[in-house]
Amino acid sequence: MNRTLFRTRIKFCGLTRPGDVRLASELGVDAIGFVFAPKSPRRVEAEEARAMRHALAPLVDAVALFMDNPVEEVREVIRHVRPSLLQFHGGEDDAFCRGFGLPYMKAVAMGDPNAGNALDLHRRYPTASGFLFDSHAEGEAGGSGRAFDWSRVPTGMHKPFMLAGGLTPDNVFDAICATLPWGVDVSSGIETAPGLKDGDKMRHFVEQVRRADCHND
Ligand SMILES: O=C(O)c1ccccc1N[C@@H]1O[C@H](COP(=O)(O)O)[C@@H](O)[C@H]1O
Repeated sequence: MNRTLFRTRIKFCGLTRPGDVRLASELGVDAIGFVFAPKSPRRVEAEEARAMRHALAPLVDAVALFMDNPVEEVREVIRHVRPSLLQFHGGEDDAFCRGFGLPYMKAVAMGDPNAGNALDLHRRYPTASGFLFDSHAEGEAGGSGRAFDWSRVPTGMHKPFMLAGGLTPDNVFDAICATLPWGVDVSSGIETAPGLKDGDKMRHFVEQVRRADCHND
């Protein structure tokens, strides 16, 4: 892909407070994520996410994150929150993910030594809008703050991919230069505690992504 004029997309995930949603919008992030994965310390209920969605500025996407949630629960979230994109972190297959009539992104567990190659991922998830490479092992939750070896990002990806897992303001510049992702997704690296985002870290993260974009021109 020609990177001239390219802008790495930024997603802040696991927000639980309207003030953090407002600041994320002001900092110019492209999307924010609400976590509905069971047992996540960042999990919010559909009603809470709906209220936070009202704090979101126009042209900023709301992403709903699931991990093997029952179909009824996914439907309920969609009805309340109206996300523009779904993100699946569990063992969901393509039929499940596309069944809600919304674009979706499939997370790939890079902590698994057999994480799929590009061909395999495109074949298993033909209707995915994109993929998200995260550090967890298959069946484990994300949001661990742990990075993986970026050289393992599959080559030959035809669809956009996001890089995630242990990104911080201090390493995101190197991560982008190493993998040239469509976007980056961060949760722990901009927090003081799970679900509580830190304004300075959020700002610093965005600055470092912009710096990488200038560097890669
Ligand atoms: O954030 C969570 O609690 C979570 C739970 C279950 C699946 C995914 C989860 N978060 C996603 O994990 C990655 C990386 O997070 P981190 O930056 O390493 O903390 C990111 O995509 C989160 O959205």
